[in-house]
Amino acid sequence: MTERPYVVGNWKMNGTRAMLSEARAIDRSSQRLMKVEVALAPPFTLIHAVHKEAAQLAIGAQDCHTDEDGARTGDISAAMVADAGAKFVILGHSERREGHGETDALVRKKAEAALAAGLRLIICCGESEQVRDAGAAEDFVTTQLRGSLPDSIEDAGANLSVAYEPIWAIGTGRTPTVSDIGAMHRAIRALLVERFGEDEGAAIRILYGGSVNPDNANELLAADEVGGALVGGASLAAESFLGIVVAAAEVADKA
Ligand SMILES: O=C[C@H](O)COP(=O)(O)O
Repeated sequence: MTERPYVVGNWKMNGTRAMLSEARAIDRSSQRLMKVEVALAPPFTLIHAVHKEAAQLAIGAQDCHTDEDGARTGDISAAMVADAGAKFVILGHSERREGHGETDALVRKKAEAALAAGLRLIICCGESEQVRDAGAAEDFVTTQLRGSLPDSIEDAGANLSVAYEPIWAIGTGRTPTVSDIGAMHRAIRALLVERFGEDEGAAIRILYGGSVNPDNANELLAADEVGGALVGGASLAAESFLGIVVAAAEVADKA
């Protein structure tokens, strides 16, 4: 891990105002760990409150609509989450691809809308267990990512991160081997360099996500081409999330 690691908490559909104390605790402690860029994606309902109460933390959304505004009952636009204080958006998470039928083309349109609203992107990709067992994981993930990325992104190194999240590792306590993570991240890096050029492609951080916790973070974050973590369950409590942030700082120190 050569660049400043990026550790992002994804609260998914968890969190009421009672959890603001966790966000404040993450904010306070992460200020002491400047080597790591720490960010949090609470549910839409908490974006503004977390933005106000955890002032140093980058706040993001977990999705956005392709349109800027209009008759879209229940949807939320990129401009709206930006107005609430979000600086980035997670797009193409497998839970949205599976649960809401999101295609690569839709993820790409959302990404274009988010960039137009001034948001940075975290674009997710990852294979199912069946795909991995069939030996087709790298092909699947690179095809999925190729279809989900906008053609061009201004300052892609700063405005884009990719999160590799094998679906079978999300919330299961199972993780790929360090060698498998490295192989997948190298394949993703090659795609990013091909799409965005040598310099920008090399600067884009590729996060690993799937059952990262304070005990395995040191090992997983040290895998080849891993630039940080997208953390679900372990981000819900400040103590465990900060354990991962500390591990990221240690790995960066050794790099
Ligand atoms: O967005 C986060 C990932 O889906 C990982 O979730 P997890 O850390 O609970 O496995």
